Amino acid sequence: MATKRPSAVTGPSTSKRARTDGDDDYIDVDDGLQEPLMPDSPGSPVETSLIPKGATINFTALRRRLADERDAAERSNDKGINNLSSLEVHRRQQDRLISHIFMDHDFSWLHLKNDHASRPLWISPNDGHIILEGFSPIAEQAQDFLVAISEPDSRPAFIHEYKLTPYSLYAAVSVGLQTEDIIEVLNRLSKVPVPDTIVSFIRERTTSYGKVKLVLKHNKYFIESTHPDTLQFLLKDQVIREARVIPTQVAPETTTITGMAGLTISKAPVKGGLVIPGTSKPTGETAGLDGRKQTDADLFTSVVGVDNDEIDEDDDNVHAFEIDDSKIDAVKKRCNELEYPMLEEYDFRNDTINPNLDIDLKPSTVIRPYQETSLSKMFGNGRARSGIIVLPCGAGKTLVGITAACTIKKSCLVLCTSSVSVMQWKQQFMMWSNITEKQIAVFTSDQKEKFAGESGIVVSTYTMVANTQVRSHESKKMMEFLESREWGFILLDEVHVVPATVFRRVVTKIKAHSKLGLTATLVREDDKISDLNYMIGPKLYEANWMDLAAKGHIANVQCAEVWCPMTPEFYREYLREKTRKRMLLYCMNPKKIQACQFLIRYHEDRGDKIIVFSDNVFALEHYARKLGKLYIHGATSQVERMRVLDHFRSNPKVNTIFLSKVGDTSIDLPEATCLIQISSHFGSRRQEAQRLGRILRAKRRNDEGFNAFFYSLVSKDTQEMYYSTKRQKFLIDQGYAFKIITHLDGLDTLPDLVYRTRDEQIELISSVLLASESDADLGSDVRGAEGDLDGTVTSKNFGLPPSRGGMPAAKRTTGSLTALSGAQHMSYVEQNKSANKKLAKETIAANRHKLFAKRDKERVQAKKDAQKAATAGGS
Ligand SMILES: Nc1ncnc2c1ncn2[C@@H]1O[C@H](COP(=O)(O)OP(=O)(O)OP(=O)(O)O)[C@@H](O)[C@H]1O
Repeated sequence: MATKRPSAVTGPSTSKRARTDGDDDYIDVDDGLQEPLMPDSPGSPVETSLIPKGATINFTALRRRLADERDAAERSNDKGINNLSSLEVHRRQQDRLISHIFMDHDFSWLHLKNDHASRPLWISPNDGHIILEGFSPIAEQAQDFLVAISEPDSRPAFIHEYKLTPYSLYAAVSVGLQTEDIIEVLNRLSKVPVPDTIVSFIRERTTSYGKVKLVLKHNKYFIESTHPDTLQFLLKDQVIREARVIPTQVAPETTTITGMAGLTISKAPVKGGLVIPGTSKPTGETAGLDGRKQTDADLFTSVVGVDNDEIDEDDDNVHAFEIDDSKIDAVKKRCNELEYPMLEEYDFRNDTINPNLDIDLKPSTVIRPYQETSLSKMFGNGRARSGIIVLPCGAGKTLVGITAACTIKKSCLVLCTSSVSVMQWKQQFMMWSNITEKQIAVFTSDQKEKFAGESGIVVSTYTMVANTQVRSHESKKMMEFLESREWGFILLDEVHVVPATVFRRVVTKIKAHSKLGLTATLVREDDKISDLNYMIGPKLYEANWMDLAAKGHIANVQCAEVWCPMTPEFYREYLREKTRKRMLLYCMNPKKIQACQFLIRYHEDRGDKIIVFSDNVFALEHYARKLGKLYIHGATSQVERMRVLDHFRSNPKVNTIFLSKVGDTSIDLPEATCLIQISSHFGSRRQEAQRLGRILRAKRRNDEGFNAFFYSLVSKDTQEMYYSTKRQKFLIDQGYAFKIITHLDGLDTLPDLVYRTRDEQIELISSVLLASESDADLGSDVRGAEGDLDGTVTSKNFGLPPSRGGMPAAKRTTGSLTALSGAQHMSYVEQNKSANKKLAKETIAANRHKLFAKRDKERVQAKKDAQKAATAGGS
């Protein structure tokens, strides 16, 4: 994408941030991000090899071969060295020097093909790393192929990086690609012959893949294969053998294989001819090339996204055995470990047991080419494959899910992360499809509905379904309703943020024939992303952010990190304070507030609509009040939220709103064109991408020369800089370039600049220091009703009706006795003894501003008074 800097807001001293790698050093929950390790932590893990254990690459042999080749080359050089000119001798010495530097990474033995210039990729024999020339005329087709067989690692403008992994090859096989086709196409695209190590890696990983399927029939799970020997192999494993259910009666349509009790045979289901709603051609024809001209068709049609009916076709008979529902998860995991990952496919067109659902897309609904491509990967062989579709934020994952439900036409359960999303999903189903109100039900803590008739849709949250605590009578009834039936389809929204344990519970409780996970950021800050492979299925499709931006489906965004120097007073306190307060200090840095004010003014003047994000609620309220803007956080009532959002959408006076992390997802504001981030959740790559997603859907994205803007304000020389770099990694890998802005031209001359004087800044620091530890907490976005002061700002600044009859709600905070006396403008303060002790100790610190010295003195005195009073009271 174009990376021009917004001219008026950048100063002369800008530079581009170098990328840092190997930074997945976070643990568990949500997106795996909890307590961060600090940059200098000895526990930070190092990125491990891309080829996992058991891969067939023989490094020792490879090294030996490289060393032999180098020795031979040196011997031949030495022989003729006397006859060479001194220039040539010098050049050869240089070569040796270089090969010494590259050591095992000298790949000169992989000879370039004669026409290498017209072939766009190179593949590393060491680790399956693929490098693609993004500027090649056939790069787009090559990308389609690479996305199908490998993991996109980094896709900036010119050079893309992918990596071949066992999971990516599993995904390739599951969308119908065959081993030899993968090797052949790689060879045709590669500048050098595909190294033997890679060929054998692909062969070894794909021969066992795609042979075993998990199917749900008559509410029972079966492991199915057209290869009886594979099933026999699996049954030798203890975990699988113990999970097997031996039927007392054999079903009439099946026969038992001699010598293998419980192994049954049936006819393979019929394939082909499926039309996805919103498209006109059968799936096999629509698949693959994203609606573009197939310039090198013969190269790709045989492999990319086209159903390969020959797969598993060596035997028309399907052999199967039943497994216990409760052991399904263990069996799936075991099959993965045995290198026989199970594909989950649902032959919905031949399912006569489960009633059909009368649902279709409205005639006015047209799906976009990439939405169609992603769906063709799911329905490529006429059945529904379970797996994950990855589309950028704002690219329309909801419609992809709805179209999948309209294709399967069976009862569907949708699970989302919050009740706001539940309502949005319901509304979107009604908007895009012909489903009636009666056919779609909602299951949240407030609403427990069932659909009318035999089939329908239920939208709920992960927590409602996976809850293990005592349930209300109504909830129990609802769960019985969900658990007692067979679902055709389960849609899993924001699939990457849900902990594995929750999935496990959902998968065990709910019986579904097919699963589709939707996400924009298939990244977690721990290593649990691979859990999704066996719990849901492989990644079926991943779109390229830059491609969609270039085609106008999402907005072009200019990203910048603004470095705000800390004032000396803030920095001194920052160095003295403990972690949580440190965060508050770098969020509340007056220079950052000024930068925020300047950027809001600048972009409002340009006609932009601005969202300011802050994870920290204390900072959010403070900024919004100081700058006179509306805000929403966890404690804001639903009515107030809707009112603020409506004003942002339609009131020309309301061009900026402040949002806490409640706005990271699920808020659809296509009016927003600029985003400013003042505080965020440590190094979460997911949050960064999801926030960017709020402006990717900008309505004005197709206006000529339009750009959306994304600013991260970072306090200089603090931990925030480290987190910021980590956060950007995902977006950088998608091709976004972050500019560093170290100076905002015109900031100093802003007429009503806040915190201009030192005294104002010192007053601010004292209120920050008096804030409680919980105020400093980034995660505490749900404050009690007493913390909700939204009405104050609303009514004061915009003449809107106040949320609570015009009366600002009371606020309760922890502070000092000085504050209680009224000096800090607080009406009610709780006193805490341990806090006093800490404050008293601080008085020892030298070199403090006289304002602090006075305050410290007062505190010591107050403490003494309090002790005296307590002693007097006691006696
Ligand atoms: N085929 C389409 N035609 C017209 N509008 C579409 C289409 N697909 C998606 N949209 C619109 O694009 C916007 C974004 O869609 P949606 O909310 O589903 O995105 P998303 O991928 O779920 O984003 P996020 O991950 O940020 O929640 C919505 O306003 C939606 O109406």
